[in-house]
Amino acid sequence: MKDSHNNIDNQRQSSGAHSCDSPDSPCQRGRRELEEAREEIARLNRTLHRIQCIARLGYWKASLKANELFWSEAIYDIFGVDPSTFTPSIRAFKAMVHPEDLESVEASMWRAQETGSHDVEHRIVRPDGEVRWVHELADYMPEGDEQILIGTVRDITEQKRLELRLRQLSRTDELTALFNRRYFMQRLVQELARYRRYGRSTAVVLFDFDHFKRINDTHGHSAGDQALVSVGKLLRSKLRTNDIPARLGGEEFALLLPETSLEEAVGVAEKVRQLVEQQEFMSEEGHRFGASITCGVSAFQGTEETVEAILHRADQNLYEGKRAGRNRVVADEPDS
Ligand SMILES: Nc1nc2c(ncn2[C@@H]2O[C@H](COP(=O)(O)OP(=O)(O)OP(=O)(O)O)[C@@H](O)[C@H]2O)c(=O)[nH]1
Repeated sequence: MKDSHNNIDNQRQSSGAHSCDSPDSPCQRGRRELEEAREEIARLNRTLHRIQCIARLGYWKASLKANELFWSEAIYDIFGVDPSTFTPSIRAFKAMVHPEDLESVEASMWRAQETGSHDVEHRIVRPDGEVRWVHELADYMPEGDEQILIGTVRDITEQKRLELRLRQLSRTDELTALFNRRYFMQRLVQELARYRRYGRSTAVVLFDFDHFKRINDTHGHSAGDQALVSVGKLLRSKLRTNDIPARLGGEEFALLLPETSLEEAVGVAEKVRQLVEQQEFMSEEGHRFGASITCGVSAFQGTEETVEAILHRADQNLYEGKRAGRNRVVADEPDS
C-alpha cells in the first residue's frame, strides 16, 4: 500500500502537475514570466515618462460628468505639483488655468462635444506662481452617458516666448522702440473698421521735427538719432496705454489715438509739441540744444472715410503747419 502511494507521489513530482517548489515547474515559470512582464511594463513606463518629459508632453483622460481626471506623470511636472499629494480633477485643473484663459478652455471643452475635438492653447499658473503656456489636443469619446475627453497636453512656454518676441520685433521700430509703420497701418485699418461699425471716434496725429537736417548738420547725425530716441521715450511715458505711438520712418512720427475726438487729439498733439519744446537734447560734443515739431491732426469722419483719406488730411495739415512757420499744431476743420 505504502509503495503504491510513493509511486503516485513520484509520478506527480515528475509530471510537475502540482508542485511550485521546483524552479522548472510551470507554476514557477509562470511567476517568473509575470515578474519579467511587470519589469518590462515598468521599464516601458519609465521610457514613456522620459520621452514625455523630453517632449514636454503628457496625456490625460477626463470624465466630464463625474469630474474625474487622470494625468500621466509628465503632467504633474508641467503643472508643478507633487503626484503624492495632488489629486487631479477637472475642478482642480480649472483652478490652475490662468483666469484670463478659463473662458476659452471651457468653450473648447463644450465645443468638443459637437466637433469631436478639443484644441486650445492657454496659460496655467503653477502653485509656485510661474505662468506656463500649454497646448491641449483631445478627442471627445462618449462612453454610455459619460462624456469622455482623451488627449495630450504639451508645454509650449518656450515656443510662445519666442513667438511673442518675434511678434514684438516685427512691429517695433529698432531705433526708438516705438511701433513701426507696418503695425501702425494694421491698427489704423482695424480702428477704421471699428469706427464704421460702432462709430467710435479715432484720431491720427502726424508730426516731424522742424529743420531736422540742420540738427544733423550742426550737432552730428548720432545726436539726431538720440533726439529721435528721446522723443520715443517721451511718447511711451506720456501717452495713454492704448494709444499707438509709431515712428513711420526718418524723423516722421504718428500717433493713433483710439476713442479720441478731433478736439482731444489736438490737446494730445499740443501736449507732445510742448514736451518736445521743453526737452533738452545733447550734441555729440555734449552741448545742449532745443528742437521743435510740427503736428497735423485728423479724425475719422463720415461714412466714406478711408485710411488713405485720413492720412492725407493729417499730412496736409502737417504741411500747412510747416508753411505757417513750424512748431505748431494744425487740425482738420471740424466736419471738414
Ligand atoms: N539722425 C537721423 N537723421 C535722419 C533720420 N532719418 C532722416 N533723417 C534726416 O532728417 C532730415 C529731414 O530733412 P527734411 O525732410 O528736409 O526736413 P527738415 O530738415 O526736418 O525740415 P522741415 O521738416 O521742413 O522742418 C534729412 O536730413 C534726413 O537725412 C534718422 O533716422 N536719423
